[in-house]
Amino acid sequence: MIPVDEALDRLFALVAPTETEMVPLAQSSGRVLVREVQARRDQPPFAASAMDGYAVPGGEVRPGARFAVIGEAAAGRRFDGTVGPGQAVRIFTGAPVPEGADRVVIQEDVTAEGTTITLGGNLDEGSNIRPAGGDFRIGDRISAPRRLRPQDVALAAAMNHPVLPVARRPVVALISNGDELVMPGETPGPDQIVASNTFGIKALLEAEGATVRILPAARDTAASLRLAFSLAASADLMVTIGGASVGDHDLVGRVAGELGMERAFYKVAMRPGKPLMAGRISGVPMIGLPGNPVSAMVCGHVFLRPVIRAMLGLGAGPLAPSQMRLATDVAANGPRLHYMRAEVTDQGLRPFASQDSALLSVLARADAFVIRPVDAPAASEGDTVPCLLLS
Ligand SMILES: Nc1nc2c(c(=O)[nH]1)N[C@H]1C(S)=C(S)[C@@H](COP(=O)(O)OP(=O)(O)OC[C@H]3O[C@@H](n4cnc5c(N)ncnc54)[C@H](O)[C@@H]3O)O[C@H]1N2
Ligand code: MOO
Repeated sequence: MIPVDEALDRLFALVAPTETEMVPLAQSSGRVLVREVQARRDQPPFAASAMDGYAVPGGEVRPGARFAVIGEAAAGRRFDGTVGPGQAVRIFTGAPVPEGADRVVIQEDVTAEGTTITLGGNLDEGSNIRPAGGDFRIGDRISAPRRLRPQDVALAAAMNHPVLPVARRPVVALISNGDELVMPGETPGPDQIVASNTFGIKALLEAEGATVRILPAARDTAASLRLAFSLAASADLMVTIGGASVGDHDLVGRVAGELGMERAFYKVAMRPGKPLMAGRISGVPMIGLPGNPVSAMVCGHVFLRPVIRAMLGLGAGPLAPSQMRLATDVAANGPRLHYMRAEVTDQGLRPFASQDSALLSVLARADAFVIRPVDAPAASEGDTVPCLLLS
């Protein structure tokens, strides 16, 4: 058994970042930007009105002052002339401010009669003008690597980038195995169960940015598993579920070995998830998850998510833990790092009474994994402990 940190390091050593591809801006949300992009223009490209009102020479603004309105400036259609003394231009939000004007008086502070305006007695202080380049200037950057959020996409659009360089989504082949498994919606036999991990792990991988291919579930025979591995050979990463332990029908390690797997490790000092394995088969990284549903999902959060992030060029590191108070006492921990399923309450983290690694209903109610380090002493209500928040 190796510690969790070391297992993660060995996983990072197995994988490499995918290559870069260009995607249309409209499809870039959630993708990982791999090279910084620079603004191709200033924003705003001209001094722009921030309000609907009248552009005037600022020095003449005082309560009761009168101006002759000589034209109009709208967003997308500037006023070409110059504003002289005693003159104003009707202006709307986003319009270029005409030459000669350096203040916009909002229309609520003005009385208009024909082509004359009179300023009210209670004028606001600001110029109501956004300076050219006030948002960003040519050459300003969106740094990389970063996962593009909607606000990043909006900024890249304003910087005039129709396509963006992003990391290709890693393709993950998912191999479930076990004679007991049927797919959701099928009619299970008396000794069968419905495959669940397969879909939970697929969802988890896709949420991180991978493309997932679910291969037909392998039977508990070496031939069936060999076939599944051969179908997975073109993927960037193979992930098996189940068959990782020591039983007579747990064939993943044996078949992978026969196929020449260079093993990176087998068994991690964690709970749940101990029988995790990893290596490389014919050059393709392989991660073998334990079959117990909660074990597979915990390993998904602790290992698969950081691995996909590394493949997307986001760097090699664990998920960042949060620190929260315990709402209840917890017992001392043993020799395996424990990820306790817990809910987040107003009083803090409350681990569930049952931590059995088969209970998906408990996992689905969990908001967090409380992280109990190897040999951690008992902790009390109110103590601050590390945890992984689940979204
Ligand atoms: N003698 C020992 N027995 C076990 C040990 C051990 O150290 N010594 N470890 C236990 C631990 S810990 C775990 S975790 C499990 C892992 O076993 P496997 O990876 O070999 O998983 P399976 O035996 O194939 O399945 C376990 C359990 O999970 C169900 N399963 C499997 N795949 C799926 C799926 N895709 N969807 C839903 N459920 C699935 C399967 O039916 C079993 O109930 O081993 C312990 N045993
Ligand atoms: O490690 Mo197993 O994953 O405890 O159930």
